[in-house]
Amino acid sequence: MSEIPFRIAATDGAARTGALVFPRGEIRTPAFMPVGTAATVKAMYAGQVRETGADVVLGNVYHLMLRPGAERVAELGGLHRFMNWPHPILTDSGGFQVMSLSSLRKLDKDGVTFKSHIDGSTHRLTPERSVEIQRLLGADVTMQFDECVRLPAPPAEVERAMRLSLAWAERSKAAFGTPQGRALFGIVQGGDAPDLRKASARALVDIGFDGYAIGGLAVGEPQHVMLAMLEETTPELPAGRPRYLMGVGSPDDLLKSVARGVDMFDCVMPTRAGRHGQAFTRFGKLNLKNARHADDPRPLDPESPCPAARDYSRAYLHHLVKSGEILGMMLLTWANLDYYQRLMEGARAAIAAGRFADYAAETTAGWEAGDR
Ligand SMILES: Nc1nc(=O)c2cc3nc(NCCN4CCCCC4)[nH]c3cc2[nH]1
Repeated sequence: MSEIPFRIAATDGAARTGALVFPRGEIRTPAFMPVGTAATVKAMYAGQVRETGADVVLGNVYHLMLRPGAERVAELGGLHRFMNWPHPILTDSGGFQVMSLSSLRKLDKDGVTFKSHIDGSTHRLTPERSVEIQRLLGADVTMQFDECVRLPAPPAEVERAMRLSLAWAERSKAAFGTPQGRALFGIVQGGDAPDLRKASARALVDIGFDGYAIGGLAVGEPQHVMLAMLEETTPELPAGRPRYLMGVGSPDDLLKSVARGVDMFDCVMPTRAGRHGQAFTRFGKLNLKNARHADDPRPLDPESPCPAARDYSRAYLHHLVKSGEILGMMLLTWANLDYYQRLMEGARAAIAAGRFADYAAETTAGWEAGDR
């Protein structure tokens, strides 16, 4: 186990607030991690991502091994130097992206062989190679190599993938070693089966990790199933270590998952929605492509400290989005990431004040009240 301290400052029901302390800086929790798949948080420069309040960004083994290549990034000083992000980076281990992006993949008990979605070249990932790539990139948080099945799936398939992921958890940990100042997270699998979720969590805790991700969710199941699996899983995980729900989610997903003991999140939603003309606000989600914004002189939110949400009219944003202007993607990505970070900042403060349930209710009421 590494010596990455996780300080829990306060709890409120199952919700926790605190900080993970890395040599490159702290990760305040609950934390939202912007997705920086190809060594960039799309449409944002690194300092701007930091200004939104992000403490950590996510990178992907799958994309970076294909282009520009892990050894090349290492030669150039590592991912932090390469993308000019001196703060913590968490890298996903590649299995999930292989299954969702590559073609012609062959999975066996040792790993996965696949063809690149970029140029069709053949590659192989094993637990050892994934951990090595994450070392070459210089990740502060390394994810074990795992297999995630889409839902719904036959119980036997869910169990097979869960047991294979446990075997790969052991091999990932053996390959990781005990590098100073770097953390390795295990990933709980088990689909929508409570008994498999508990077995996976208990087995990972027996192996011992610096943190525990909850994987195999946000893969097509309804929100209530995801939340039910959190309720089955988080009580089996050590209270003193961070929990990371992978690939989640909407603002509503985040608040409901924080209430069930989750500390860390990542999702493409704020950045992808921004590029598609959608804005997350205190009043709910707006689609700036909609003609109803064409003459609206109001900004997204006049009370927002974020210039993208405060200093540009909806009419202008509508114009940019309809015209396919790059600035439209930039401003809406900025506004969305800022909104997600402020949502998490508010959650941290509410938990510290013992009023998280009220905070979640007030925030949800704001979304439901809609645009004033
Ligand atoms: N190593 C690993 N293991 C997982 O079980 C996993 C499970 C995941 N589940 C998601 N869901 C992403 C959902 N996302 C929502 C917004 C639109 C694009 C898809 N991402 C994931 C990433 C994952 N990574």
